Amino acid sequence: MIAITELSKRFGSNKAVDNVSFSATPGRVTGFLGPNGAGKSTTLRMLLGLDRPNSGTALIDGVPYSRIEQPLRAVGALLDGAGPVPERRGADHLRWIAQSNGIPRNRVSEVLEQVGLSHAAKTRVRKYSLGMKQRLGLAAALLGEPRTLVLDEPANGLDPEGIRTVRTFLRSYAAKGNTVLLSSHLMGETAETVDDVVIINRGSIIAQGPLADVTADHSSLEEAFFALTGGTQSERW
Ligand SMILES: Nc1ncnc2c1ncn2[C@@H]1O[C@H](COP(=O)(O)OP(=O)(O)OP(=O)(O)O)[C@@H](O)[C@H]1O
Repeated sequence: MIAITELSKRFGSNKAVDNVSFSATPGRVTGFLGPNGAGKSTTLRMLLGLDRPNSGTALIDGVPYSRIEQPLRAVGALLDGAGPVPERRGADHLRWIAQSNGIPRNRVSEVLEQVGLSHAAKTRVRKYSLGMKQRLGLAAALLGEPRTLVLDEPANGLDPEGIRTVRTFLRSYAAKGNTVLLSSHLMGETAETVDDVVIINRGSIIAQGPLADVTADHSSLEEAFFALTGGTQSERW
């Protein structure tokens, strides 16, 4: 269970995240949606203890990330960031993470298989495409068989087949009773993956609830977003 309560973060005078509250519950995929710069990554970074909020709390199963013992076994995260050392082979990158977190080595081949990357296990990461790097990041998030997955833009760089694979995988992962929170700026694509949605715009939550409720009076999630924000066609992303 992820519980975010009255979370705020300012960068100078920019209220990047402004009094944000929502939860993501076990057994469901929750989509955290909004346009570029809406505050999604900043919220997820605070949830993962990488940014300090000005106020509010972000808890995972009742505690802040920083207080979780063996965090990789509790929370799998995929964020834009440093990424793997380019000269390392994919499997070695995962072995290194597993070893430093007390995760059995056999998980490496299991997660490579899960994300469809077994064929590239011995390829150096510098030769990976963007989509392959994204799959490797997802594999790393899955290593510790975490109860909670936090994924920032997991569809980035994936081809349609990759998106479909990840979608099916995340739905079945949640169906086992795990909590899955994923962010995206792609409303249409995400609508097919999620049970619940939380929509953020300019740092504030503008709608949240089961997908069917949020889209009830609209032809699509995207239409719901533009109705909520009063946006026009030219502002679409
Ligand atoms: N380290 C930082 N220093 C200053 N401003 C920042 C920093 N990180 C984010 N911001 C600002 O905070 C706001 C929210 O950015 P954030 O990256 O959280 O948005 P996002 O919804 O994840 O967007 P995207 O879909 O483009 O990744 C933006 O105005 C951004 O410019």
